[in-house]
Amino acid sequence: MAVIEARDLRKDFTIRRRTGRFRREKRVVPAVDGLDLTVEAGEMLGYIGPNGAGKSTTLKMFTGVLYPSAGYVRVCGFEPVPQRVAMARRIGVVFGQRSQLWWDLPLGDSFDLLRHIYRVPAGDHAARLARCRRLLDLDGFIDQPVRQLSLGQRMRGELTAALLHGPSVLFLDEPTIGLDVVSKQAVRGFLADLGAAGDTTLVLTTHDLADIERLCRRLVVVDAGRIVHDGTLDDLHSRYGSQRRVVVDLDEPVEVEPQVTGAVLEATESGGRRLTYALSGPPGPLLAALAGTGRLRDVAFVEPEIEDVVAKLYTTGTSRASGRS
Ligand SMILES: Nc1ncnc2c1ncn2[C@@H]1O[C@H](COP(=O)(O)OP(=O)(O)OP(=O)(O)O)[C@@H](O)[C@H]1O
Repeated sequence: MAVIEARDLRKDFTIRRRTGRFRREKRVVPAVDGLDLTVEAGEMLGYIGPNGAGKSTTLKMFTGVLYPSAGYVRVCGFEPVPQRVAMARRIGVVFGQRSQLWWDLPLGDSFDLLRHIYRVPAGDHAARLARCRRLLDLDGFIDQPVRQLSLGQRMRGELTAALLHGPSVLFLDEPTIGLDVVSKQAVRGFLADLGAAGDTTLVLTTHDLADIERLCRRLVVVDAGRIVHDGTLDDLHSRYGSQRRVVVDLDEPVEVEPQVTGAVLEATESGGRRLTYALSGPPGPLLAALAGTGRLRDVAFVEPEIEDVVAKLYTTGTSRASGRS
């Protein structure tokens, strides 16, 4: 079942700029430029793209914060802005820059208030809170006022607050930005488990490539308000030609390096004792040829770096639309 459906969704921002004493220039920025997207229940979707690509604007339209300029959008069957109140029971939102916690109250009091606001049955609330306390390690700071919490502690509180009413979709805008390594791992591990359980759809924007690798089974890449890729991370690797490499150590150099179909010798180091091949097919034939030399000491596979793939995508695979005037 589709939990998010967008068809030809658009959001234009009009920017007015003073160009002279009495002159103003009007420019229309198509922040989201005809988005077609369907997200099925239980998906873990990474919505990524360079700065200004339109990610936050899209999430704001999905969560009822912004009215679209045109197009069709439904989230859990609701039209986000007009049906925002009803939709709020079905979605959870974690936007780094906007908190849903009460700044001066202890964290635990915010959770109580949210239970009343969403009218969550006491038993459900207690069970969900107990789970979050355990998995997000909240006990050390649950009695502290929110304003005294570190960013990592607050983010763990925000995640809990977003989940206490049992939403079917969780929207996260940069959930790990600014967090230290330990908090990042805690948040990622928690979201990975939540997604794997299968009853919450996750939609997240992130610039953190480790988030993408850990959390996004499907990647939608946007640029200048348009989708430029929709698929798995593996699809992205094959589309952008990123290849696995095999690094081979030999006891002694061979007279002629083995050459097989599907493997290209890229580098020879250490006087011929270390060979690096780029693979475009299965490694079996290459390994068999190397084993046949009788000098094979060690083999290591080097996976393509996601940094390289995403950098390539952002710089070459996109058509940057300029603002319409
Ligand atoms: N309130 C606004 N008024 C005018 N222009 C805006 C407004 N909000 C966003 N924009 C413009 O819309 C475009 C998309 O912005 P958006 O914040 O959605 O991008 P993003 O992909 O989330 O970027 P980032 O990765 O930097 O957060 C940008 O050109 C931005 O300047």
